Formats: sequence, structure tokens, C-alpha cells
Amino acid sequence: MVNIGVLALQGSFREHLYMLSRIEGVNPCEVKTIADLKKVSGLILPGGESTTIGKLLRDFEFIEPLIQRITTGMPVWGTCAGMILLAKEIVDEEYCHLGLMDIAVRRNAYGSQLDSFNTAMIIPRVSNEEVPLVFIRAPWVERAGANVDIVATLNDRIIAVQQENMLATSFHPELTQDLSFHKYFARMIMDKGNSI
Ligand SMILES: NC(=O)CC[C@H](N)C(=O)O
Repeated sequence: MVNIGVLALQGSFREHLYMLSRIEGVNPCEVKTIADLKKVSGLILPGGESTTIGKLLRDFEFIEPLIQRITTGMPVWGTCAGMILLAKEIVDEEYCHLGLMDIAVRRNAYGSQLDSFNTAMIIPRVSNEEVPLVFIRAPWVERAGANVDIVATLNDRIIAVQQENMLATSFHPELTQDLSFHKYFARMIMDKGNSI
């Protein structure tokens, strides 16, 4: 069994836990404390409100332990607000949160809540079939460093990236029935032989 954590401070963590519970060999774990973080082999940073999650991470002194785990190889996947948390740069904002991925992201890039939308596309890295994509006040990646793999683009905008053990998506696979991204992330962890 591999313990995969979901940061459970704010946002769509229950939906991610449910998706993980549908994958054989995966034990989904809520991560609310630094002690919880120690028990997992990979971590999902869910969608929600990046400013709120970032503030909670600071208040609970979670930033340093997270940076330590991720920079020493723990696979991490940020969805939507989670992507913003991972970015080294947030366009038009002075500060970033974890500042680990070599990307500049634009928050609410597609507009307001009313401009949220669904689409689908084939993303060869995760599946040979179309993957449904749900965008809710989503960011896009405005710049990506040379060391960042572009996993998917939509209308010339980058919406999914990977930099070694870090994966980030603008959209919310946890709000669909499709397990492709969760399985891909579980493989990233299992391939490292990271199960506890
Ligand atoms: N669905 C989401 O996670 C939205 C992200 C949100 N707009 C933010 O900036 O944090």
C-alpha cells in the first residue's frame, strides 16, 4: 500500500481523497498536521483559494516542512490553487507561497466564477483517451522554465506542467469521474519505490 496525502486545510480535498480511494494499492490520507505529512509518500495540494491555503500554511508553520519534503523528492501535485501554491512567481503579485516550480502563473486567468467552463482533450502523458477538464477561476501558466515539461496546452495557454517530482494542473480532475490524473500521480510515487 502507498500512503498518498491530500492537504486538508481548505478546498476540494474530500473529492481528491475519494478519487484516491478508488485506486487499488493506494491508502488516501488527510494531511492536516506536520505529523500527518511524515506518514505520506506523495501529496496533493487541492484547489480552493490559494491566499487562504497559503495563509493557513504559514500560520501552521507548514511551509518549511513542505519545502523540505518536496525538495528531497516527495512527489507533489497541485491542482488549480495548488498550482499557484507551487509556483515561483504569481503574475502581478509580490509574493509567492512555496516557490518551488519554475513557472509564473496568472491567477483567475480565465475570468470570474461565471467564466468557469468544462472541456475535454487527449493528454498523451496520462491517457490515450479524452480526459474531461473542469476549470473554476483557473490559473494558467504564463511562463515555464526550460526544465519544466509542458504536459498540456489549451488555446496556446499552458494548463499542465511537470518538473521532476512536481506536477501541476490548472484544472480539477477530482471534480470528474476520470481517474487518469490520479493514477498518473500514483504511478509517479510508486515508480520511485516510495511506498511506506
Ligand atoms: N478552483 C481554484 O482552485 C481557484 C483558484 C483561485 N482562483 C485562487 O486564486 O486561488
